[in-house]
Amino acid sequence: MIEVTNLHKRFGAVTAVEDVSFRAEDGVVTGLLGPNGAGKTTTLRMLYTLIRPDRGSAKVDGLEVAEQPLEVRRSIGVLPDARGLYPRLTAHEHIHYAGELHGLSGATLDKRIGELVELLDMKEIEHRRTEGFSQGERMKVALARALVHGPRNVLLDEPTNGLDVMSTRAVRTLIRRLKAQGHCVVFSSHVMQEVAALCDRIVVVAKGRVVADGTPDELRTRTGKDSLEEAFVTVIGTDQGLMQ
Ligand SMILES: Nc1ncnc2c1ncn2[C@@H]1O[C@H](COP(=O)(O)OP(=O)(O)OP(=O)(O)O)[C@@H](O)[C@H]1O
Repeated sequence: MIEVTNLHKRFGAVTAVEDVSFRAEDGVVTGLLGPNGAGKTTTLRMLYTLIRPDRGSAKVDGLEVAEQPLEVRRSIGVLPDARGLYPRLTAHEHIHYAGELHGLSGATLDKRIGELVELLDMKEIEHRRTEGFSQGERMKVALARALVHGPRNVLLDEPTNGLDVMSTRAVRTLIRRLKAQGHCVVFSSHVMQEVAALCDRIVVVAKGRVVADGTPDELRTRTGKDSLEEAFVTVIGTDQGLMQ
């Protein structure tokens, strides 16, 4: 479970995240939706311990990220905004390496890699070096790497960005499966259709602030709009940057 309370982050004169609070429960897909520059990546980066909040609290399974970063890292799987693969390593080697960093080895690790290769339909690319991989192939490797240790909490930064229809479907299926298994899944997106298709709970952010938070039904009721799309536009005040 993830709990964010009054989180703040500034970069010089830019306030990237201002007073952001939300909860992401286990077995629930929580979407961070907002236009470019809203503060989604910065919020996720604080959650996965890459940068420290200036103020406020972010807890993963009750552990404060700024105080117990190592423990937090064990219980999260992260798909960062920069997918960063090593061109000389194969897809298999990437997942294997990530597994070893999380203390997995031998038959347990081999079995886990086999499951992920199956799940993400990576058989054909498993033993190829990642140099020259397409966006979708890179995404699959990065996702498998994020999930190798079976983390309870999964943080995905724009997981379907740049993917074709088939790869998007594969990622959506994976997210639904993680939810069914009881994981806490948080993903960010600037595409409202993406969030509408997958999320049980939606946290809408704009200019570093949470402007709405609730289930799709709650958002519709609160704004008096029938469609989720109109509800989003109403809370953000514009549809700029939210359509694909
Ligand atoms: N390291 C940094 N240095 C300076 N400014 C930053 C830094 N990281 C983020 N920002 C600024 O903070 C604001 C929020 O950025 P962030 O990347 O969190 O937004 P986002 O919602 O993830 O946007 P996008 O959908 O474009 O990825 C932006 O104005 C951005 O320019």
